[in-house]
Amino acid sequence: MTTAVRVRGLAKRYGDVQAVGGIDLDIQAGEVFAILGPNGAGKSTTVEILEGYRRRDAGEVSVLGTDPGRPTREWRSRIGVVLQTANDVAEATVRETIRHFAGYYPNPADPDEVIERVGLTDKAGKRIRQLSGGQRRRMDVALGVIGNPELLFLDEPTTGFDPEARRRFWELIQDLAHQGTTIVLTTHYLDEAEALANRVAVVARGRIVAEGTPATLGGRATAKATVHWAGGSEETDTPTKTVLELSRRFDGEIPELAVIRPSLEDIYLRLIED
Ligand SMILES: Nc1ncnc2c1ncn2[C@@H]1O[C@H](COP(=O)(O)OP(=O)(O)OP(=O)(O)O)[C@@H](O)[C@H]1O
Repeated sequence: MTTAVRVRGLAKRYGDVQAVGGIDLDIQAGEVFAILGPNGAGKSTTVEILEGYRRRDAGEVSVLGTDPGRPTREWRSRIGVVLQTANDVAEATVRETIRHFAGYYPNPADPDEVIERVGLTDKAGKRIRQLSGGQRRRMDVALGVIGNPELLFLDEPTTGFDPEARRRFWELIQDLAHQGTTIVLTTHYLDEAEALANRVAVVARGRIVAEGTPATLGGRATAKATVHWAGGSEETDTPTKTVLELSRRFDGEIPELAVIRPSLEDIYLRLIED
């Protein structure tokens, strides 16, 4: 497996604020990797350093084999970026803008296909300033993928999306991942990380506090389950046994039965508290 992103001892300080305090990270080519963490944890700072938009104070960083502190044009064309804030090209239409940006890349995707994939086909002739907030965000995503990037950075990509647009966006990301695009995603939506990411890292106070698959992060897979039924509940390591006992007790169907494991959100909240 090829390593797409390799980070060792990354640090960045703004005045008195240690935004990033020693981060190590390996992201394999073809992976969807989510970076989670509370506001101010250092996610954007880390990602912007990887994108070549911010200088680091210390550490080693390699992104597609290049130090993003010394970006080249050729390297930039292999990377797609969707930033947190939309850039203002308000007077041009969606189609004009996408076509325009396609011209910057050596091997761009088909503009109309990209517009279709982000669900903006019926807005393609509209000026960008006439789009809603969520539609603007989809436009940002379109601009991030128009260059057919090998590596795509998405910083809180679905903020402001309605639920249907989020599902569409997830499908788009899954398609890109299946085609082999490496994706680095920051998000505050735990369900989004769970739906998309092969691996997640939780960042708190400038450090990685946990890393793993969404299913196993922070001991999730081995955490106790809670069995609920009409009239009671029990926390247990052996939920199957509990259900069997209850089934006997109720002589068949257990009323209001539910077996619940901690959600990724439960685990996340525990991790950032510590
Ligand atoms: N340009 C800057 N100048 C000074 N301080 C900054 C700057 N950018 C970020 N910071 C500070 O660095 C810390 C980390 O910020 P960063 O934006 O990396 O966090 P984040 O995890 O992306 O947060 P959010 O979830 O809110 O986007 C915060 O304390 C923030 O106030």
